[in-house]
Amino acid sequence: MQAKRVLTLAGDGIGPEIMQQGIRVLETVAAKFNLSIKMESALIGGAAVDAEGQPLPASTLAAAKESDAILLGAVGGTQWDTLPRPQRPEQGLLGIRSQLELFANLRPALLFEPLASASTLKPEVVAGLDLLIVRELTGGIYFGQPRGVETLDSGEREGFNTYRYRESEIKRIGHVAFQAAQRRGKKLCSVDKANVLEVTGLWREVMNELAAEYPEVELTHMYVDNAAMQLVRAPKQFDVIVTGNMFGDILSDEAAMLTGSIGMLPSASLAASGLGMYEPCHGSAPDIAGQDKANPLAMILSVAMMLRHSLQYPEAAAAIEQAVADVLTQGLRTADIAHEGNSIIGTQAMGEAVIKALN
Ligand SMILES: NC(=O)C1=CN([C@@H]2O[C@H](COP(=O)(O)OP(=O)(O)OC[C@H]3O[C@@H](n4cnc5c(N)ncnc54)[C@H](O)[C@@H]3O)[C@@H](O)[C@H]2O)C=CC1
Ligand SMILES: CC(C)CC(=O)C(=O)O
Ligand SMILES: [Mg+2]
Repeated sequence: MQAKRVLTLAGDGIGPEIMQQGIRVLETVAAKFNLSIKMESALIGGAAVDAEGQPLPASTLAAAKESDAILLGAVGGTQWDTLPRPQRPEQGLLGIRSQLELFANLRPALLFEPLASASTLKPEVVAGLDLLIVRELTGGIYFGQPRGVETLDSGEREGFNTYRYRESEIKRIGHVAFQAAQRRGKKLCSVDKANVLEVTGLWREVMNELAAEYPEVELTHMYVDNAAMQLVRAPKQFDVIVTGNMFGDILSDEAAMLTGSIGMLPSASLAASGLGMYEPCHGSAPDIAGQDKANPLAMILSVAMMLRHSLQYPEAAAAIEQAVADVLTQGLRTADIAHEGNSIIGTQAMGEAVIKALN
């Protein structure tokens, strides 16, 4: 059988530290389940800016297109924040998402039972939480044209971005979300700001039209401000949430805290072709980079999502998820998920603990 090709893009900040643990876990399951996986690495983000003067080198994009799946750490850091915008690390990430048409971003917020007390919310509010945010990833205000900053006749500067969605873009993410709801609890909540923004009024209309094709799924709508509030008031009311690029970005960081930490939330970004990129939902965490403090579990759980969604190795994926559950049951915690009485371990030790639980 031909080896499955995985491209690893470690990126910046804590990216390389967590990627190292993700790769070790992938190597461990590959050996355990006799999987044929070939890994290759490439540059993205600030690391690519430093080496090649641009955040998404053509060689990285070409390697990504030839892969069966991509693993990404994180990009960004203050040292690149003053560069012209097209040269900044974040543009590398936005660029690869857009160039590979990774329009469907799945962000599952699942509470591992031993972490109920790690959440800043009361344990009874989050116990049993299992929700999925389906975020549109290649459209909306992050990609709207025109964009820029202009100086008006008055001398005052004006910044502008445009919030656009085509009907076809809404439809394709809608189908992904309805189908996810069909496989899960059959409840889909579409989050918009249809009371103010025309573009999300169209979003709501299209979701309503699609609902006829999925009669077994209960579709509801919620304004994004209410959704932000409901996520901390009663998060278990949600099964699947579908929303646009920016609202999904914000709500998924909020949902991460229900699970104990942003360091627990993995993600899959999928194209219609089946190609997928897998990355933790968090960023490069410059405040803890290089200190062996980062929680590698979101990265490791992203490896599991990759094995399930792109490589079709569901047993290996389940084994990783079980190993993560086991280390948490053993009381092992990085600082971000530690609670009173826990002893704290570092990034590498957490990776090693997952590997030990797998063996
Ligand atoms: N997907 C990506 O590559 C993303 C990149 N960024 C970039 O990352 C940089 C930092 O952005 P921030 O807004 O600070 O977001 P961030 O997610 O990097 O960090 C927010 C907070 O969460 C903590 N944190 C994040 N991941 C953690 C982990 N695995 N374990 C423990 N603690 C963790 C950080 O220490 C920090 O206190 C910026 O340059 C930003 O543009 C931000 C979000 C996503
Ligand atoms: C840095 C942004 C481009 C991405 C982001 O915050 C995210 O995808 O969660
Ligand atoms: Mg984000």
